[in-house]
Amino acid sequence: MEQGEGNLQRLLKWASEIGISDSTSCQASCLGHSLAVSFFPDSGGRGLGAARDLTEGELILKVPKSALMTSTSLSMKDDKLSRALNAHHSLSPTQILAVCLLYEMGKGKSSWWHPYLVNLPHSYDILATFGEFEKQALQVDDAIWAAEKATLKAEDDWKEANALMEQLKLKPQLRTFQAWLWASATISSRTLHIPWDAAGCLCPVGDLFNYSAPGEEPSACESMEHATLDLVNDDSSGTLDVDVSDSRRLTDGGFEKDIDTYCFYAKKSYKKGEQALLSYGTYTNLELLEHYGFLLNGNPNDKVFIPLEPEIYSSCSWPKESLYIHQTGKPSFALLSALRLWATPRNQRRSVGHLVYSGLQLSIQNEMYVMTWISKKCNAILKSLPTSFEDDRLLSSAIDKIQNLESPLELNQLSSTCRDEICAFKSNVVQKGERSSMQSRERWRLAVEWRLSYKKILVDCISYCDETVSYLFHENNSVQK
Ligand SMILES: C[S@@+](CC[C@H](N)C(=O)[O-])C[C@H]1O[C@@H](n2cnc3c(N)ncnc32)[C@H](O)[C@@H]1O
Repeated sequence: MEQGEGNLQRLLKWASEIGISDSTSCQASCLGHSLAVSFFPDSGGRGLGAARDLTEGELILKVPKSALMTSTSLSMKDDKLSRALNAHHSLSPTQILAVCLLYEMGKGKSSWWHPYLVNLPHSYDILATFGEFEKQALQVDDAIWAAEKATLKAEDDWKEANALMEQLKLKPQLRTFQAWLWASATISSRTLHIPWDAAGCLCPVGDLFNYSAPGEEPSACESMEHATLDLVNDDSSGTLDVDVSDSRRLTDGGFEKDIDTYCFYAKKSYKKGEQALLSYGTYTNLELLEHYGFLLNGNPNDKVFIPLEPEIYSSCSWPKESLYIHQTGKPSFALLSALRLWATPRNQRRSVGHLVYSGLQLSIQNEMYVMTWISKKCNAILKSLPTSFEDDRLLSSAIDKIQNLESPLELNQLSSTCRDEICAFKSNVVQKGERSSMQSRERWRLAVEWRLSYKKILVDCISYCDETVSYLFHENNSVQK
């Protein structure tokens, strides 16, 4: 802990020496005027808190271009790296940055970036790092598939980059798949968008901001078109992209070409001590897990896609991605419209198209049919999964209590499937050391929390649809009386 604090102090001292500043009034660059590194156990752990009351829209951190770590800034200072990179043009910008990062790590204390590098997390929990047990614990095919794809992609990227790593004579431990996962997770979860490199940049101090979902807090600027920060994930790397096309004040941050500086603005007003957060982008919980290795309880951007009959897709012109259930449990506008149209006899669909696309109910019967259909569908999905919503709720609180793997747990309330899962976890980690078993437990906990949030959306959707059906039923009866 003390060593960690010493490292952090060295990082902050180094950062102010290289021009990173959270003050507009200090002549020289300084840190501690607006922000202070703190620990926020419930929202991201280490993060940046307000060192004083901050006002929405205020500039709170500036990081000059010279302090941003990119493959260009690294190779500029290193001829060997620069020559090697020139021979490997087929690698993607993200692969190149991963190799550069590992190469820089290999320099140890002699690296100019050492104060920054020693403060990077030692391990990550992004989907690509999930083992077979944790992947299966996600239970939902789409999520298991996303995790498998993420690992396969990381493996392919690593194999392709091997020749460059060999050419650079990276130490064997930096050439392993584990080291590659670490480097790619660092890039996926910490880079910020810059216009000149699709891999993004690593931004000392700026990468200590934890995440809050866009739209979580009301902002004076939110009603302005494009005025809130719109961080878009432009590829699978999780790099953050800022829509800077609008000249009005952004409330979060972005690279400002005129001053060659990455600037961060308070996205809302903060009281001293409160955590200052950044909106990395609009992500579902599965995407957060994939790119950042965490998920949000009650993420307003979470959604569930339910499998639909091919005819539903073909009878409407909504894109597939718009047909989902909101985090609140309500079907999306497009999903409702598509189902209302599909539930209409074919020969009448053309005549009701304009009503459907305006989001109007077609008739009480049509609406009741659609709501009942969704409710049944959600029920069928829930039933097809190995554990119930209630099981997962109990399991998710039990996981934290499995401190000592040998100690008997009070498992009475858990279903036999959950008890089996706990046993499988124990035998899965029994071969591993203490550290690996803690990592496995954390990833397992994330998988269980993810499936719990998925099931909660379905459970809420069933309640919403059933309540709507019962309301419509009474309405229909009173119309008929
Ligand atoms: C850019 S870093 C933020 C700083 C990070 N907490 C640290 O200690 O270096 C992003 C990572 O922080 C964590 N994180 C950020 N926001 C979070 C949140 N709201 N809840 C949980 N973890 C969060 C995740 O591990 C994520 O990958």
